[in-house]
Amino acid sequence: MKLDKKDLLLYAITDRSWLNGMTMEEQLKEAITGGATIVQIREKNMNYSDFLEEAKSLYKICKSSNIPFIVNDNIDIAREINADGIHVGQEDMDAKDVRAIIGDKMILGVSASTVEEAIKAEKNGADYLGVGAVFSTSTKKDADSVSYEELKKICDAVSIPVVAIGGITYDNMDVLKDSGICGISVISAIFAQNDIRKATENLKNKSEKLFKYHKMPVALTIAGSDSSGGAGIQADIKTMTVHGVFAESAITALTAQNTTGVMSVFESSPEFLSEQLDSVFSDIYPNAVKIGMVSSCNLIHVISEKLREYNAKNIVVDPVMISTSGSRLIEEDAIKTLKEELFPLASVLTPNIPEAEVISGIEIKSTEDMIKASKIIGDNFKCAVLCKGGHSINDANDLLYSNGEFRWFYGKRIENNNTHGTGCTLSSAIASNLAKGKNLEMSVLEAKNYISGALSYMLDLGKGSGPMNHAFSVHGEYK
Ligand SMILES: Nc1ncnc2c1ncn2[C@@H]1O[C@H](COP(=O)(O)OP(=O)(O)O)[C@@H](O)[C@H]1O
Ligand SMILES: Cc1ncc(COP(=O)(O)O)c(N)n1
Ligand SMILES: [Mg+2]
Repeated sequence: MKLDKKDLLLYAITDRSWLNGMTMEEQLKEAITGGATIVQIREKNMNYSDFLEEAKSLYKICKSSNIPFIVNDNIDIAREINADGIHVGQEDMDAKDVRAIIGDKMILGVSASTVEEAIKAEKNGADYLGVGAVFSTSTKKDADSVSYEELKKICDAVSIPVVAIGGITYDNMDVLKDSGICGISVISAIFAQNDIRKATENLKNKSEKLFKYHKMPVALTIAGSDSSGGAGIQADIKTMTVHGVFAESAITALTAQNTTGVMSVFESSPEFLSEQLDSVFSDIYPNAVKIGMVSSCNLIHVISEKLREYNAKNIVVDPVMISTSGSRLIEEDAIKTLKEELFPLASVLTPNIPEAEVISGIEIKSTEDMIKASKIIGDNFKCAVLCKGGHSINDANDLLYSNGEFRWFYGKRIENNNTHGTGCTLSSAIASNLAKGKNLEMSVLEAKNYISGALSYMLDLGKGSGPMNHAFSVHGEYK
């Protein structure tokens, strides 16, 4: 079963301590009629066969109402009844091991109370996170407490949905409104109430008002448009979108271009580029910025001025000079301005080998030369450098030079001549990952995996060096 964000609006977790004369089944039916959107069975002190019986019987009720049914902790029970999902805490089994056992189909929920735990859980294959305790709770007294700021940071750092948990009541839930959560998870706010149905209805109505709006990380691309859609702004927007990042754009130039070459370029005026940047930064502030084709000095002035004015963060500069098809995309004197004004603002620069030669002033014929050139560039401009190996003769290995250290990102060369837009796509993937709060190394590592996946799809369009399938991971069914 695939989890939808909306399923997490009101997450009911069972607890026998509140039975109050009713059976668990009766209580659950009331909660579902009241509007619970997902249910978890949580039994801490029950023997296997009783747990199994109860799980079977509660699952039946959820199934008949089409509500996802999750089993807490007990992977054997979850598998035996073929539940919709399993939820594990930090003290329980490692999420990675659970995912390996349950396979891709079953929903995996993981508890987290820090950004690090949250990022790790997402990486290990969690479908959603339960983050808490956001208030002090009577159910789990030893739970780590999570401040509103930490909750917000977690929601920003991951792209899987988050539900808040711990001590949430009808009266205190309002303060969670803008944290980025998709809903709330409760036990006593439902099951300890005299009128379970009414209490659930009230929580559901309020959740619908508070959590129907969602935030997401934002990245801005400042680049040229490629009419053929494989590189430039178009590649950037596709890449950011499939990374779960909202893409904004400021266009430096329109190109009439296809897989065989660039027919003509119509540059944006500096004034108009400036207006685009003002519009973007003053409203939806980006968490990361990617800069691609910028062909002239005046446009570079505008960009560096605006990036400083708005204190832009996580700036990925792809020093685009010549397209894969061989067309020049920057004026000669603009290279000097690029070095003087943009490179010092970059968090990371992503030259390919020919670009690294121009910037460093040395020839690159070997991996040793890549190391030398990256060091010259990084030390000169005081930024990290990713020297891409797409143009090398051997494998497609990229070298990161950051904070005085080198790290290789290895990639098998894929026998595919359709590499139009690889540079644009890689830098946008890095910017997307930075926008999500990942560190530079992780951002590069995941971007490298993404570009290898997009190339491996072996899309074949156009008469020249064609584009990649940016959405290979989304549209796998068309493979
Ligand atoms: N044939 C290939 N197989 C695997 N990876 C590739 C291939 N060509 C390019 N890449 C990767 O694509 C990214 C873009 O690299 P490159 O082609 O060197 O940049 P640019 O597009 O700016 O010229 C790098 O991560 C590089 O290693
Ligand atoms: C508008 C525009 N920007 C950049 C590139 C570079 O393409 P590549 O990523 O293949 O180097 C391009 N061909 N067109
Ligand atoms: Mg390329």
